[in-house]
Amino acid sequence: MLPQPSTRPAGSVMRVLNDLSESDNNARNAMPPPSASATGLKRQGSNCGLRSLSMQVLGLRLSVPEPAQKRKTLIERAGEPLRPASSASRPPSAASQNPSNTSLYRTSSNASTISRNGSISSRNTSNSSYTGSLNSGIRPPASLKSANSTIRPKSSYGSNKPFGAASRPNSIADLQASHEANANKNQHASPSKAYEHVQSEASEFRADSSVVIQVRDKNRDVSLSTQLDRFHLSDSLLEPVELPQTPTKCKSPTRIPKASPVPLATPTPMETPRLRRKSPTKTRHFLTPHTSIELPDPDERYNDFKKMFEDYKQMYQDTQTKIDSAREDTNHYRDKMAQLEQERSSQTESIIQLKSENQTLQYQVEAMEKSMQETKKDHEHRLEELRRGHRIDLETLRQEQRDEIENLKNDHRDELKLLVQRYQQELDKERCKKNDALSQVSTQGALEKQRHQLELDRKDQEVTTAKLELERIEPVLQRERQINDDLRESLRCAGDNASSMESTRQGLQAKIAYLESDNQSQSEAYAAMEKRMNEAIAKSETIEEKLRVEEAIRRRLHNQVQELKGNIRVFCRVRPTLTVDDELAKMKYPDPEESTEIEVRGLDQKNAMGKDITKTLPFSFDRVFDPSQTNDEVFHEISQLIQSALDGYNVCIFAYGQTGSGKTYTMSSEDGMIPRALRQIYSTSKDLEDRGWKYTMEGSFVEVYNEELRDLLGEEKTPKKLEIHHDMENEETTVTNATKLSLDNKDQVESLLSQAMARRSVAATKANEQSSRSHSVFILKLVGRNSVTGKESKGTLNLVDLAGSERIKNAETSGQRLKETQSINTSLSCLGDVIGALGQGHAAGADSRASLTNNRDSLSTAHIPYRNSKLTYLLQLSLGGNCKTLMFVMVAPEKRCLGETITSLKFAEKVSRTRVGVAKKVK
Ligand SMILES: Nc1ncnc2c1ncn2[C@@H]1O[C@H](COP(=O)(O)OP(=O)(O)OP(=O)(O)O)[C@@H](O)[C@H]1O
Repeated sequence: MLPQPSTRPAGSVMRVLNDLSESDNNARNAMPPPSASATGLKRQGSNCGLRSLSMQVLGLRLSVPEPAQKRKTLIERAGEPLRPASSASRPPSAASQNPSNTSLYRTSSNASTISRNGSISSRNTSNSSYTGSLNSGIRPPASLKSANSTIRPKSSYGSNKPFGAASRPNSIADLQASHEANANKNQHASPSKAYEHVQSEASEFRADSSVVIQVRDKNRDVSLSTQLDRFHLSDSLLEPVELPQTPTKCKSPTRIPKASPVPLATPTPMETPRLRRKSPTKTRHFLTPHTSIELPDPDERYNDFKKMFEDYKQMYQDTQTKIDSAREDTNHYRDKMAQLEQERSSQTESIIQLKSENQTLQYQVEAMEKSMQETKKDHEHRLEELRRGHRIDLETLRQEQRDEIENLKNDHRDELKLLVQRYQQELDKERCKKNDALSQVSTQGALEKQRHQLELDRKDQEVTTAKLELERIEPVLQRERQINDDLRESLRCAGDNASSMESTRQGLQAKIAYLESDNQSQSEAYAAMEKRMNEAIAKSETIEEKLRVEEAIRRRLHNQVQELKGNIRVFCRVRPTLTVDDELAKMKYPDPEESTEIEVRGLDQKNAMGKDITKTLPFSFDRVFDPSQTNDEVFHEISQLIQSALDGYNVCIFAYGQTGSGKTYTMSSEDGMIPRALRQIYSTSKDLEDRGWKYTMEGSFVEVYNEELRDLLGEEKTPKKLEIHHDMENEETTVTNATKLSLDNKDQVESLLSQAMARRSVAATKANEQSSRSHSVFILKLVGRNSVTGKESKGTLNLVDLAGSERIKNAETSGQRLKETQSINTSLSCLGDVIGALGQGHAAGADSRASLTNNRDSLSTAHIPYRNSKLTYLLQLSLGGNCKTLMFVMVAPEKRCLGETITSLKFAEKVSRTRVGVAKKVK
């Protein structure tokens, strides 16, 4: 028999059933899926049973007010403390494993939902199903949970609120704990924050408690215990339900069995066999005739319900206790709030008061500051006045002090003057006295000294006499001693020889007798010897005289030889090449024995036909030195000329040639002509000393630079102006202000030369890195006196290193170098003119008088342009007819110098052909 539908409004029941079915459908519990065969039926049966039970419970729930349960979020749930799985207070866990219990839980939840609006119901449904699905293993029994949910106050803050969590039975305690914790936590915070926090907490609590209070107020007259007391299980519930014969679908409301006879819980599949085991004889009841679900044992169910009821009752009481405590808490918080409010108002008042006090104090401080400023200004002003007054006082005092000091000083000065005068007078007096005494003493002293001196002199004389006597006596004594020794020796010898002497005496006596007979002849022999000796002395004197005559003859003959060689002789010297890369000009030396010729192949020339018509130019000189010959060999040839200077002739040796051709090397290098000449003169003069000649040598070294004379031995910093003077009477040239050094030894000669060379004007030119840019002239005056014959000789040796001849276009010079080159070329051209004029004058003289000895006079008549340059003017007396001149023409062997070489050789040949007459001794 199918149970009749309930008298309840069908709509609400249907809504509940729909909720149930939806909830069931939406449930995500961990219930194991039913077997394929039984799932459908069991499920249907279960659902139908649940619905009946729901309806029963609904009646209860509808009468029990319960707060709306807020659906918890996952996060909120995560924040909940885990309930112990094996809670002793927890009701039997069958429900947790039993889908029917789950249904019950859901049903109760839904029942509460029904008492509220429909929108919340769906939330709660899902919440329940979610809870069941998630926490099926650890959740408290659905009934307990449902009961908890009934007293849970609604919180607008969700699970964070103390009453928010339905699963937390100790929510009020939690709240208190939370408040205490917050209070503790805020103890360290600022009072204002703490106050705000407490206020917010209180407001929240008020809101929550109001809900509870409201809930409680609503149900004040409907006591749950009364309701529970009223709630009892009718025996009809325990009666078996007749199962319908034909299966009906649960979803159809018409087929739902009546609520009252339906058992409160649907047995789980697991319970079913147990129930069967316990009461195998009991009739089985089914929800529908078609379901195969076996109904549980009513006794057991009754017990369950009873137990559940007890639980609910207990829970209610607990809840009641908690509500009371919550109320107490509320009252406590309210008091606290009031207290805090009071405190706040008092604090505010005190703050306002303090602010006003602060304002007043600020005003006072400002006023004080102002008064202080004024006082400060006043003080400063007074201080300034005081300072001014002090300054004036101080100044006055100072002035007074100064005046006083000045007066004191004047007084002191006057006193001092007086004192000085007095003391000066006393001093003068004293000095006069002392002077008198001193003069007396000094006179006495002088006399005494004189006396002593005389005494001393006398004593000295005596000493000297004694010394002389001693010296005189000493050798005499020595001699006497020697004589004495000799005499003793003689005596001894005489004693020894006495007998022999006696025999000798006898023999002598016999001889005397014989000699007495030959005395006349011995006297004659002595006289002959004396005569021979006198004859030898006379002969020696005659020979000496002859020697002197021979010396004079040698000098004359030497001079004649030099004259025969020509008064201007030209030597040609070809220097060796300096680099291996340079192409050499073709030069030949056709007479190697005589060495007087040189052939130079001229500049390349071609005729109109292109045929080579280059000429070979022959030159002839007094001597030609090839590149292999050394300075030693060269000097050997000129040494006789140096001798001429010692013999009293003017000798001039100069080197001419293009720049870089070897002039300085030949003349002034360490083993050049100048040092060699000096050495020879020095040694020869020493040799001549044996023949009565004593020489004095005086040297000076000048250079002609840009037509100016410079002293190479003088002070470099303060050069003096040099001037040339010719003493025509004595045929002597003097350079005024030039330093003259007397050469007494060889070392002086060396230092003189090195000093002069260091001072010489040199510069780098295209052809020579150390090119001489001046003509250097070394003048050595030699004066000799023969102490035997009383003869004198005066000779001058001029050694000239000319500056290099160079064509301006080849020199590639400019500025100062160009000016130098122009000056050099001008002076060299003048030299050529002078030599040419000398040659012409000699030729004229030779024609007129045909005599070599008299052409000096003829030269004097001809005009020689000596004054055209400083060089020729300086060498005037060394280039004339009475001097011996030697010119070196220096030749560079390189082909690039060929043009200059040929020019130089042509000039030298011209000079070589010049005959300027006979040199004469200087007077
Ligand atoms: N016979 C020689 N043997 C070796 N080297 C020589 C000889 N003659 C000249 N020289 C070298 O040639 C170079 C040029 O010589 P030097 O300076 O004497 O020329 P210079 O004619 O005096 O030139 P300048 O007129 O420009 O002064 C020097 O380095 C010198 O040492």
